[in-house]
Amino acid sequence: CARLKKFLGAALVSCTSSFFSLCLSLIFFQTNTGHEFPEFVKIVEVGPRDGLQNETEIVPTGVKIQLIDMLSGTGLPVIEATSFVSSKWVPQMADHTDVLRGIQRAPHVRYPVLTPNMQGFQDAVAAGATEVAVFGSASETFSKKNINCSIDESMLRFKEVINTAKERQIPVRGYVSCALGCPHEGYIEPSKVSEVAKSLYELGCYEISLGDTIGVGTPGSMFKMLQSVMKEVPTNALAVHCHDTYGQALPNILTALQMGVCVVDSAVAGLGGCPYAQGSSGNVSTEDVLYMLHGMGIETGVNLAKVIEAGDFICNALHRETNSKVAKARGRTLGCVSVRENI
Ligand SMILES: CC(C)(COP(=O)([O-])OP(=O)([O-])OC[C@H]1O[C@@H](n2cnc3c(N)ncnc32)[C@H](O)[C@@H]1OP(=O)([O-])[O-])[C@@H](O)C(=O)NCCC(=O)NCCSC(=O)C[C@@](C)(O)CC(=O)[O-]
Repeated sequence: CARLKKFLGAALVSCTSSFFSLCLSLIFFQTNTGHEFPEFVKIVEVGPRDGLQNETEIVPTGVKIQLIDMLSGTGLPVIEATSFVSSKWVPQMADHTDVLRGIQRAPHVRYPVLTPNMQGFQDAVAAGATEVAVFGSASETFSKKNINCSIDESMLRFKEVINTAKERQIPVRGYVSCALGCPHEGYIEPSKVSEVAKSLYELGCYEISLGDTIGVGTPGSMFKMLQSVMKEVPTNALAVHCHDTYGQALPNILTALQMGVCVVDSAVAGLGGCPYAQGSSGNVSTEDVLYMLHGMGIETGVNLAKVIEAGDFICNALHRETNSKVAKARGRTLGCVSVRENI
């Protein structure tokens, strides 16, 4: 009986201390994150660019245009339309000019395009681009493989693009790839990510999108990386761009939201992958992000049902199943559509 009392006493002490450490870590997490979710999140739809660039079969230009036009009617505020990169490097984006000229621009939607250098910028402007994005990396090896130059060289190219864009009052977004890991170098120091993000911000990018290019991040690494970046770039100028390779995209996004980030990149039907990041799967699907945000009472201004329709369209065109869990669930439970459409 004495032994039992001693055992129960020890167990009580251990349970109490575990309980207290759980409470402490929650308090720590809440204090550090603010633990308040934003009321509104801006969704940047990257499906037509990031989603399609990795497709091996060339997608007809008309299909790309129809996809963008369908997305334009969903309430999405930003749709990344295409990229002005070398067609030798990314053949899928060779029709960038026709795509940009062919779409019906909706009045309240912005259509940025990727421009890695001055040639891309000039071609984009000639095709009618009114917003562009430069894309750098926190990994030296990835930078060389993706845009054929070092990080320092890329900053010189971006400086020229950004300065010319400023003269023409064209807003420039900046990407930092490999923010949570690199397919070649593995772990990337958060300080390297913040250094590149700071450089892009100081050069004049209005928003910095932090890319988990190969989807290896977890809420822990997202937290540490954002903590570091937030010392250098204001939180309201940050976006997260998560790929879902390890199924961590939604928890990573939730972590970012808890830390005050209000801009999320996603791709309809979870399309995507980077041609220079082998093994990376698609972007987090726009449908799944919307379902989570709307379920939390966070506004986006985007109509989930219409995004699902656009997802059905592109999946049919690509002869492929959607990567969106929400779209799949909705497909299986058509009887509940009216309930789901209210979410
Ligand atoms: C950046 C370059 C062009 C440098 O490529 P390069 O070969 O170093 O360029 P160069 O300046 O030495 O020129 C060589 C040739 O390329 C041409 N060229 C030069 N620039 C352009 C241009 N803009 N558009 C079309 N052609 C161009 C140029 O005219 C010349 O043509 P040639 O005389 O041999 O006929 C090349 O490396 C490239 O196109 N890379 C693209 C890579 C890419 O698109 N990757 C995917 C996007 S990034 C991504 O997906 C990640 C992200 C953003 O989603 C975030 C995340 O998830 O992490």
